[in-house]
Amino acid sequence: QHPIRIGIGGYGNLGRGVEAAIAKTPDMTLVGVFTRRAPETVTTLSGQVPVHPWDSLPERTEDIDVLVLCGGSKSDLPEQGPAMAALFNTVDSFDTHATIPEYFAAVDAPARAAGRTALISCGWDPGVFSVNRLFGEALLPDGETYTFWGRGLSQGHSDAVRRVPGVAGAVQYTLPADAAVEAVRAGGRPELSTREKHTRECFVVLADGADAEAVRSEIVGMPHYFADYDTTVNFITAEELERDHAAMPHGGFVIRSGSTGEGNSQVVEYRLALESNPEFTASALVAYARAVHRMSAAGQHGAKTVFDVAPGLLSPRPAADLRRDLL
Ligand SMILES: NC(=O)C1=CN([C@@H]2O[C@H](COP(=O)(O)OP(=O)(O)OC[C@H]3O[C@@H](n4cnc5c(N)ncnc54)[C@H](OP(=O)(O)O)[C@@H]3O)[C@@H](O)[C@H]2O)C=CC1
Ligand SMILES: N[C@@H](C[C@H]1CC(C(=O)O)=NO1)C(=O)O
Repeated sequence: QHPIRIGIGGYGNLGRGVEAAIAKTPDMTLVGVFTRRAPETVTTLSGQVPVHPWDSLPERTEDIDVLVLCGGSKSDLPEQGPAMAALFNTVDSFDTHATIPEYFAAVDAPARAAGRTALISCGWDPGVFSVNRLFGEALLPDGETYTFWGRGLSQGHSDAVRRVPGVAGAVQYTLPADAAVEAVRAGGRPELSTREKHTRECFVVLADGADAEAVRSEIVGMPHYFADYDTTVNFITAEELERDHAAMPHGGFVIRSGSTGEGNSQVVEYRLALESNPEFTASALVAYARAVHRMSAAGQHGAKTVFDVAPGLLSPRPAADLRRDLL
């Protein structure tokens, strides 16, 4: 059957990761990259992919089976998600956890009206970590779930810092609190506040003339991203950012610590160790784009989350192969 035709909406770390991930699939083809910048200023990995202006997307609704939205969650997706769900089947990685319900509603209405499928908040957290939190809770109702990230570079938080006026460049690292991790690993079920589980460390390049203290306070007080954490902000040069902070490793784990029967301890753990956060996230977006294409064809329209996706739809392999090899 025809390859699934993918468009990339927004070309940053995630956009590059999606281009790389499609090249590793047997059943997908990349139609083009769509950017708000001048197309001639955007260089793709392969150099072979057509780059088009974002505004040309409405003309491409018949050429693209799934548009993968790679914009930032802080400012891009809240506008691009609903707008593109009216035109295409979409997948995005929206990760402002506190506002996912509102975002779901904002995407669901245009997707339903257009008879399209829009999978939101796909990636690892939210994404496959969410699915594993659900498994833990459903299988072990008597228990506690813990999620730890890092030490690593959060792209959502790095994007959010880059959007602060006066910031010319930035990255944010998330550090898990060792004492909290040890307490959970020891099988305890400690009550841990957000602030007790992680700290956040930012490295920021100031734009010329920007006020460092104004930038610092806007970052540390930022709702949903930093306000609930102990956050440090270090000011560095553009050269240091490029030299010392170009890699984007990350990782973490979800643990469900529960008990069954008369008190038998049961522990479920799902762990990621990522050399490239964006490339892993993009790999999830691409696998879920395959599922969205199939769900749309089956008439499952409107906004969806990873909880709505039957796992078999993620695989390029026929169901009979899965039954034979993976059961
Ligand atoms: N759910 C999950 O597990 C995860 C979610 N994410 C989400 O993915 C989002 C995107 O992350 P990431 O790709 O790292 O963000 P980037 O900052 O790399 O890219 C975001 C957007 O900025 C624009 N852009 C990229 N590079 C440049 C540049 N050099 N100059 C000007 N504009 C540029 C692009 O839009 P355009 O081409 O239109 O200019 C791009 O779509 C994050 O905000 C986060 O919310 C990330 C990781 C995991
Ligand atoms: N969405 C996150 C993926 C993980 C990483 C993270 C964090 O470090 O706070 N939270 O969720 C990202 O943008 O990297």
